[in-house]
Amino acid sequence: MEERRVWDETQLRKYDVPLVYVPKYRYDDPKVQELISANKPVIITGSELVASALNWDVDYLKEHMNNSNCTVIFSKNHKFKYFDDKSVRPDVKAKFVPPTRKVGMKMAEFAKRLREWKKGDERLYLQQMLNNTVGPGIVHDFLRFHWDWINSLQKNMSWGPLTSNLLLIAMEGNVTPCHYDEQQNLFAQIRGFKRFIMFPPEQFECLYPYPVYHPHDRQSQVDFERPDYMKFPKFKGAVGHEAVIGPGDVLYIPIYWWHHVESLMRGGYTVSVNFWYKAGPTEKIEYPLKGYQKVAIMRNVEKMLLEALHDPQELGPLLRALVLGRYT
Ligand SMILES: O=C(O)C(=O)C[C@H](CCCc1ccccc1)C(=O)O
Ligand SMILES: [Zn+2]
Repeated sequence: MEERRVWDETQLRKYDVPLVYVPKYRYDDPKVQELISANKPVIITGSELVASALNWDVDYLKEHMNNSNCTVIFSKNHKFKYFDDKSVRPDVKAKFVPPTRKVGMKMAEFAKRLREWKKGDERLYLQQMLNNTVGPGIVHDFLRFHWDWINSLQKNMSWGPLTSNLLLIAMEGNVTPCHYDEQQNLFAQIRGFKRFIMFPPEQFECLYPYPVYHPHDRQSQVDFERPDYMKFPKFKGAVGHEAVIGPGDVLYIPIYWWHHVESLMRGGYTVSVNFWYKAGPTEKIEYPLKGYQKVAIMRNVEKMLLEALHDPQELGPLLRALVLGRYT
């Protein structure tokens, strides 16, 4: 029978970044646990992890989510660059211009705005933590996730506790720009197709994260659509790992790995649920240190220096004085 064309390359945004493919294996293939324990990304098929949610579309969700508000992000363009301005200092927050705005909204209203959306309108992205207030129908589906598979994985990998599940409903073409998280992530795709471009923590120097104290902490400063090679010359050396996932697929996003995420253009809205786990306890430290351990050390140095110097403007000059002519 003719191969069902589900998506094609014209639905992927074009970036000036060389890409290699993320491998794909069935959930019971030993390669899956081998790659996850090596903190390498892998697409996992056939897990049935969220089989009980494969019917989650906005009409079903608005019927079964009780009338609690969901967090919906509005953006004037297709990019939804995450920021956290709660934890930043008043002087830093005063200078910061948020690129998006957050609104609380019922699922029914979100569904209506999705249907009625016209070119030129602000784009929407629903990002809501799944908790017990989302309503009995959803909780019922949630309880029927394939927990024994994912719990055994969590145990075998000696990960920490499951911290949260984020329900993500994105308009086609939405982009979450490149960032890293400090948690292990099993990302389950329910509706539509999502494309990930991921980079190992070792490519830290190619992706130029914002300062730790900035609201865009953990996000890359590089605009993938218009890279500023003068400011970020090493971005030329970045090599991405690409994965496109569809309904029923689960993508393992290793802790500290950078990831750019997009919902395929002209693919309809997408529905996903992620599973974030705290890192496991670090057993014996082995040398040389791994890339992600150096990232964690750099984060601590930045935080300690900010604490000690107090004025963020003094961090650069002090670090330059420490390094230039002495360690370079
Ligand atoms: O699952 C992940 O880690 C992703 O990045 C998925 C991403 C949306 C995440 C938004 C976000 C990023 C950081 C903190 C809180 C929320 C997408 O699918 O567009
Ligand atoms: Zn993320």
